[in-house]
Amino acid sequence: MDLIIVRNTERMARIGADLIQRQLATKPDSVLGLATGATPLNLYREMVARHRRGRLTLERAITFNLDEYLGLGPEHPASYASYMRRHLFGPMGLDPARAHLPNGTAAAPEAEAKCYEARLQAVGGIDLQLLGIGLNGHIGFNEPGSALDSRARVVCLSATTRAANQRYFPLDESTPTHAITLGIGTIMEARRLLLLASGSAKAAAVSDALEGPITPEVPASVVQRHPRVTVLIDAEAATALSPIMRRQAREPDAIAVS
Ligand SMILES: O=P(O)(O)OC[C@H]1O[C@](O)(CO)[C@@H](O)[C@@H]1O
Repeated sequence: MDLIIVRNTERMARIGADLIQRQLATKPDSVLGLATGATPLNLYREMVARHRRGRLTLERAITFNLDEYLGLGPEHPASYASYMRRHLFGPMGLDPARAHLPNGTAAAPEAEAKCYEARLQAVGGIDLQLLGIGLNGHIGFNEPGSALDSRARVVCLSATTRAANQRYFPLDESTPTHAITLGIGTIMEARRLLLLASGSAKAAAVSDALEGPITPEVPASVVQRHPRVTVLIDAEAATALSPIMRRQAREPDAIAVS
C-alpha cells in the first residue's frame, strides 16, 4: 500500500490529479472508475482546471461510476449522473457516450446492475478506480456486511449513509433507500485503486480500513489486499492511524507511480 498523507484537500486534489494525469499519459484510453460525494470534488475541480489549461483530457478515456440511487433519473439534481455532469463531464466536455452510470430508473434494477457489470467487463474492466470511504467504511454503496466478492447489484442503504447523504436532498425529500453499486469484487479487479479521504469524521473509518481486520463489516478494509493501491488522505483523516502506519506514509511531495 502506498500511503500519502497531505496537509489539506487542495494538496490532495493536486496529487490525485497528478496520478490521474499519469494514468492517462500512460494509457489515454484508460477506463476510469469514478466516485461521487464530497470527497472527490476538489480533485474534479483540479482536473477541470488542468483541462482548461490544456494539460488533461478525457477525450479517449471511458468512465464508469461506482453507483447510482435507485429511483432517481439522470435529471434529478441529487442523482450521481447529474453530479458527474455538473462537476466533471460537462466542464471537461466528455462525450456522454463514453460516460457510464447505472440507470437508477431502470424497470428491472437487478437486470440493470448485471448489464452494467457486463458493459464494464466488455471494455476490459477498470484501469484506475477512484474511491471515497463512507463513515461506516463503505466503498461505492457496498455497505457493511457486503460480500468481499460481490458484483454489481441492488443494495439497501444503511441508516448512516442515508443520514450522511440527506444534505444533498431537498428538505421534503429523503435519501433513497436503495441504490445500484459496483460490487467489492468488481472494484478489487481494478488494476489500480486510489482511495481518498479527508476530514476528522473519516479518521475512524480510515484506521479501521487500513489497520483493522479485513472484514465485510468494513468494506474498505479489502483494499489492504490490493496489490496497487494508493491511499491519499489529509492530516485530519489520518489522526486515528497508529504511529507505525504514519511512519510508513510517503513524503507528500515525493510521489511517483510504481
Ligand atoms: O465523500 P463523501 O460525501 O463523504 O461520501 C463517501 C462515499 O460515499 C458515497 O457517497 C457513496 O458511494 C461515495 O460516493 C463516496 O465516496
